[in-house]
Amino acid sequence: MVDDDDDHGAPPNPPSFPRPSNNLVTPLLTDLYQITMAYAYWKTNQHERIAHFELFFRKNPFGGSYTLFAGLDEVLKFLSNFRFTDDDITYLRNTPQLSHCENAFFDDYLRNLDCSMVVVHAMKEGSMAFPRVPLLTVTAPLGIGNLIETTMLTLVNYPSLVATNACRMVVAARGQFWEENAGANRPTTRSRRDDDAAPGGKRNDRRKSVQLAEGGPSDYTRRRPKLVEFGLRRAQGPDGGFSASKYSHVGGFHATSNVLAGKILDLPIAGTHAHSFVQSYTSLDLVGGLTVRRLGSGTTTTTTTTTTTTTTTCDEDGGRGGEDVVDHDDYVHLLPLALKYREETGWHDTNEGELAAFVGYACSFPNGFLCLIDTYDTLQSGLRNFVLVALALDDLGYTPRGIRLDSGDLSYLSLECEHVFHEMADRYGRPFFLDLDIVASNDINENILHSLNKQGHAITMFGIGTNLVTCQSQPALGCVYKLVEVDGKPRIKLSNDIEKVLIPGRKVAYRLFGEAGWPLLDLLVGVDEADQPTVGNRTLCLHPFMEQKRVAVVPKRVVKLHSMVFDGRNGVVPGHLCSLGETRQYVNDQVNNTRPDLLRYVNPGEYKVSISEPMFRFLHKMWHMETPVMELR
Ligand SMILES: Nc1ncnc2c1ncn2[C@@H]1O[C@H](COP(=O)(O)OP(=O)(O)OP(=O)(O)O)[C@@H](O)[C@H]1O
Ligand SMILES: O=P(O)(O)OC[C@H]1O[C@H](OP(=O)(O)OP(=O)(O)O)[C@H](O)[C@@H]1O
Ligand SMILES: O=C(O)c1cccnc1
Ligand SMILES: [Mg+2]
Repeated sequence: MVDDDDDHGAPPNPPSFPRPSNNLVTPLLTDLYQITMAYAYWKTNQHERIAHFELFFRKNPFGGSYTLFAGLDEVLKFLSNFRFTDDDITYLRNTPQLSHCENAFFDDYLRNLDCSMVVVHAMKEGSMAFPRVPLLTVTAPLGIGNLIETTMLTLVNYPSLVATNACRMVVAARGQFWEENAGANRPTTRSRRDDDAAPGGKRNDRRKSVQLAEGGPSDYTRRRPKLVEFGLRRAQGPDGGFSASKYSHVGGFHATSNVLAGKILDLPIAGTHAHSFVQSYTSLDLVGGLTVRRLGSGTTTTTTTTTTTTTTTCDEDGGRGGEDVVDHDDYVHLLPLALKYREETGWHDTNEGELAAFVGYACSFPNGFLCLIDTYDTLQSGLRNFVLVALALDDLGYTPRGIRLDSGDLSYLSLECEHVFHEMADRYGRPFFLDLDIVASNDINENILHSLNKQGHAITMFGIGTNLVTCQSQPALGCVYKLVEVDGKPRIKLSNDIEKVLIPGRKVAYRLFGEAGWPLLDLLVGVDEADQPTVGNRTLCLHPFMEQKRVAVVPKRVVKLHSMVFDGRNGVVPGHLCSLGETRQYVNDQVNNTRPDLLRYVNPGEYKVSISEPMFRFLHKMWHMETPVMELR
């Protein structure tokens, strides 16, 4: 039996079908040659011949063995809204390249063109995809099928690339079973926060001492780090930034610092503060009058300080209270409390501007107190100032959140910070110190994540910008859009580069699963072939170009990879415009059910993409027929 979720007979899309997220995504967002070809097809009366195109890539990015398919949501919105405006047509007919074109091309053809003759089959958004297996296919008249090429590619290439990059980083930081609700094999012991233990992390006494000198893994229980996207400032413009926030969430990032992405896409947003905030405070005088409202009974308050003045005040949510709302018994000056702990600890040399900044931030966000501690000296000043203010806040009933490190040796510093937090937890009997977040940022990439794992670290959250959004180690995915059939006749494209030879004709793509439950290979079979793979039946699977490379598979499960997602006149087939959360979950499910060697960072295993024997014979016959015999003299 084959799992096939094709859904036919869909009702038409409502007129209010969502528009592409980016207003630039219109029929003119294309390369000129798509429009010149459209004219030539129209002029030579070829534009209505039915063609079949495949959108696929030839090589996985980042030296990896898989690619996540993303961007289908925007493709569907683009196709649903495809229409040249009058303005577009006026522009086109006045360009030097098209000004000689017949009026009817503009007035009869382009003006009335939409995607009502376009049918798209696609993999489910978020699918793990492999070279040469189409992410989507388009069946359409040559004219429109050709016109949508560039836009479709730009809508799929970067989203798939950045989702894949994100997923690789998440796997590097959190391991294969990266989501909280991952199924089998996940650790069972949970820390006091909602998250699970780090891969390989010990789950015994949290307070065992840590061997900092060796730099190896400590005995503390660790949470799996979460990843937050920080890339907007470094992205390739606003669309790059927005798309990165969107599709890194699909790839497993937990939150973004991009506020607009949070608003439009309903993503969790997160953030700390910058060095400039710390630099701007120069003296303790700036914060001497700040108070925080003491939370009700049951706090661990150790001071009886009460307010005597009514300067700037903040409530527990960080809002400012005016003079008339201040209850003097409930509001407490924070600085003296912190200074009391400075006395007790003997940490007299910490930077006072930094201490002032932390007091100011604590008064503004008493429930979200997380400080960047590396502005002056991470261990001698920032960490200590944080501890002082954190103790003071805890006295008033608030739970401090943690610290951020943005420079230096992130392994060493995070372990040192963790060690001090455990010392403080013991010394002052304050359990909150054991649950603090240690956020790390600063040019982090996948390689550094793996290296940090090897060295050992105590980071609970990574903020990643530049390397995530620019996909620095491979800035483009090479998806192409190729014609494989016209008028029902297969077409081939040859190349000196064997990787670029096109497998002709319409195909059905299957994923064959083995006994272990995970996918064994993908198989492309001609659409008209009598033998399609079925569960329990031996199927011969050949390498497309090397006949000797072949395997026989008796699949335990067979999944047809494509289903109809856009149905010409009826538009988007219901159920295929998934929410980001659904797509993210689907990515997670597949990562959890993938052969572990495919996820390996160094020399990952290769996933087989095969073709059927009849398809192999046909490909090579056509290759032979279309290759002229070179004459040597
Ligand atoms: N323990 C570690 N192992 C591997 N790489 C690390 C480790 N700690 C930090 N890094 C990385 O090393 C690089 C350090 O970069 P760089 O020397 O420019 O920064 P820095 O001097 O620490 O800070 P800055 O210049 O921003 O003040 C960053 O990419 C960082 O993520
Ligand atoms: O390092 P990324 O992965 O790109 O993450 C984003 C960076 O942006 C912020 O500072 P910014 O880099 O603007 O200034 P800084 O380097 O001087 O801290 C932040 O502190 C990170 O370092
Ligand atoms: O919130 C942060 O800490 C942040 C956000 C973007 C870039 N760098 C840091
Ligand atoms: Mg930086």
